[in-house]
Amino acid sequence: MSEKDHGTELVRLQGAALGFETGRPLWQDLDLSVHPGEFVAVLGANGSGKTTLLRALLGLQPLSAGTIEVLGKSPKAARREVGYVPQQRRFDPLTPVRARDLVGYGYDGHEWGLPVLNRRQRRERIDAALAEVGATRFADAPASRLSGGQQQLLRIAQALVCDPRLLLCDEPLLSLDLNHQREVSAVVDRRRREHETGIVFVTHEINPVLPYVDRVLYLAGQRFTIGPVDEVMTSETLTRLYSSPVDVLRVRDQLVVVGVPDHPAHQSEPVEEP
Ligand SMILES: Nc1ncnc2c1ncn2[C@@H]1O[C@H](COP(=O)(O)OP(=O)(O)OP(=O)(O)O)[C@@H](O)[C@H]1O
Repeated sequence: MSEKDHGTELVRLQGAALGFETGRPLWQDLDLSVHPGEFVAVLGANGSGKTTLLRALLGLQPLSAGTIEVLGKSPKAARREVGYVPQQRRFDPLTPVRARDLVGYGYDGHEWGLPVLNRRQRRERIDAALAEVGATRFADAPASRLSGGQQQLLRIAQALVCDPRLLLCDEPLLSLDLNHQREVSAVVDRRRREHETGIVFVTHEINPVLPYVDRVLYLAGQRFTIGPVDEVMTSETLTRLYSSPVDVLRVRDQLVVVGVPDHPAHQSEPVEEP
């Protein structure tokens, strides 16, 4: 997405670094903007700091350097306008909670900052969120009896019930089969197209979101690169990022990445944008 004026940015990180007392920064000198309706995928090896980035955007993790703004304010101040789909756990098989109750918890969790709704209005919001993700047909089923894909759609409905301007998703495709990966990805894409919601989508698997992604932020061993898919997901860019030979092959409409090292070299300087 081309440059837009700062007033429209949903996320603005400048010179951002994040590390814990014991170690080197996970990433540093990170400049990232996310605009309304933009779909940004965040990729990288285990431990490269993807979840930590989302936690910073939620105001749960302070930066070690640089600045962060969400919706033009501090992440904590913006929290009630931000939807979050945490990394998935299967629901406890003993829980009797129905699908629609789970979505309701998403509303109640934000209620302190939202206009108080009467029961009918609250129910309408929940129904709308269930419909938005295609979950109406199992709205009254116990959540724990639903498939992994259906449970994931509910988590997204839970994050959408408060009509967020920014949606943060932490590996929502994990352990889903290809059809469910596509279904979940398409729901998120429709959300950003119809409501101009900005999307930050952490994923290990780029292929299900390939048709939708505007830009990729790729984190690796304290370094990162950011840009459109065709610029980031190339042998040349990933080889430079990892300082080790990586091949990116296009097979039919899928990308296959070969040769990513288990432990990327730890270097301190950011890679220039491709
Ligand atoms: N509160 C914390 N204190 C110290 N270290 C932490 C803390 N939170 C996370 N870390 C470490 O920071 C690193 C990055 O964690 P993070 O969960 O952001 O990685 P990730 O890229 O999301 O990994 P994965 O793909 O495995 O989910 C890990 O080594 C983790 O152990």
